[in-house]
Parts: sequence; structure tokens; C-alpha cells
Amino acid sequence: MSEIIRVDNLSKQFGQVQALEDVSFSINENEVFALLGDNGAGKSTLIKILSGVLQRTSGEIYIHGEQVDLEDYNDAEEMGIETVYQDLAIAPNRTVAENIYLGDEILLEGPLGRLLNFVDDDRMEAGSRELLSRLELDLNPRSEVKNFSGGEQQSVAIARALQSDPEIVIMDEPTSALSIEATRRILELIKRLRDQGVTIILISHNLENIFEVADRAAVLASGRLIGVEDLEGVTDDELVGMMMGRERRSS
Ligand SMILES: Nc1ncnc2c1ncn2[C@@H]1O[C@H](COP(=O)(O)OP(=O)(O)OP(=O)(O)O)[C@@H](O)[C@H]1O
Repeated sequence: MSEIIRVDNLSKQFGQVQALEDVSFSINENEVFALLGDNGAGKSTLIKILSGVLQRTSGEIYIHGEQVDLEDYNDAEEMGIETVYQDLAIAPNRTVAENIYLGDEILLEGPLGRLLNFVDDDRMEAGSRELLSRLELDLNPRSEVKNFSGGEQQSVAIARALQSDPEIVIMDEPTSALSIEATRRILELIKRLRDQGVTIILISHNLENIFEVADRAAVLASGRLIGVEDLEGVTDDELVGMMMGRERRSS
């Protein structure tokens, strides 16, 4: 198993608040890695630093062993990282295909090159069809998203993240607003992505979901890393104890 991301002594301070304190861990290629922790533990801060939205106060991040220049890190996509945030930022009046290519539209090559900003709907539709089929998502690229269920909207948001073919996808509470059936479908999708070689960083409060899809979990409490556990060797009680800041008894 090879390491894809290493976080080394990462700290973040917001004024007096120490949101992260010397957090270090590594994530392996092709695993589902969960981030667990109570409200305010530092999970969002950590993923925002990983996705280049927030600057860290100190510490380093390595991707494939190479140090990321965090002073000048605002395009995580270039590093192969995409994030699906909780507020999905789906454009309801646009189609599935338009959402998948939102901000990344394929433009028509006319006689004036790309000077005419017409989007190439046919290519975006074809690209969406291919991506949706690879993800085994039964969605019509031409449908408008506005009448979609929460689970379908979540699927579109995940498909959009996959459009740039990232190596790593961060998902912030992807199932928190979903029905049991929709949750099951999203968990299946996460497993398929892993099987296709994508590494997934998953934030969830739902331990049952974590046990179902994740390989390992890092537990944060008050900005500190309490431990990283292989989910095959830990119980939910132990994880809950860790979320309350108790280090796991050594076995
Ligand atoms: N922009 C900010 N300014 C000041 N304090 C912040 C800011 N963002 C986060 N914090 C603080 O940093 C700490 C960690 O917050 P963070 O949002 O990372 O936790 P979390 O684990 O994601 O929590 P939740 O599960 O509630 O989303 C909290 O004490 C929070 O109040």
C-alpha cells in the first residue's frame, strides 16, 4: 500500500481558538479514510486546508511524497483533489450535464477559435453520459436538477467532482440529509469509486456508515488527533470514547 497524502504537524489557529494542533497522519492510495470527531473537533478545518480553501498556521502536507507549497496552494484540483461540500452548490435550473461541467465548460471551437463562448452541449452531454455510466448512476444528462431527490442531487455533486478525474475525493457528510435508501446508494457509489482506484476522505457523524464503507478512521477531539484506527479492529464504543478525547487502550 502506498501513501498518497501525508499531513505533518498541521496546526490552525483562529485568533484564540486552536482548531487543529500538531495533527499528523497518512492516507493510503485507494482507501476510504474517515475523519471522525464531535462538533468543533476540527474536521472541516482540516479538509479546507487539504482543499486549499484555508491557510494553515503551521505544518506541511505531502502528496505522493512531494511537499505541497502551502503558501501558494489554492488549486487543489491541480493536485488531483476534489471536494464535495455539504451545501452541494448544485445549480437547480441547469441540466445534469451542465452541472457536471459547471465552471469547467467545454467550449465550441469555431472559426474564431475559442473567442466565441458557446458551450459544446453535445460533447458535455456525451462526456456526462460516459461518466454517469462509469459511476453506474442512472441519471439523464439532459434532466434539470431542480426536481431531483436529495440522493440524486448528491450523486450529481459527486459526479461533478469526478469530472476532472481526481485521485482523491473529499466528501463532507454526503449522507447526512438522505433517506435510508438514498444513503445506501451513496455508500455503494463510494465503494465503487474506491474499487475504481479513487482515494476517498469521508467526513460523517454516522458511525454505522463509517463502519460500512471506511477502511480506517482518524479521530479528532478539540483539534488534536486522538488516533487512527483500522475499522476492522475497533468497536463503536471505542471510537465514541476517542471522539470524547480518550485515547484507546493499547491492545
Ligand atoms: N472561520 C473561523 N473563525 C473562527 N473560528 C473558527 C472558524 N472556523 C472554525 N472555527 C473554530 O475552529 C474549531 C474547529 O471547527 P471545525 O468547523 O473545523 O470543526 P468540525 O469538526 O468540522 O465541526 P462540525 O462537525 O460541527 O462541522 C471550532 O472551535 C470552531 O468554532
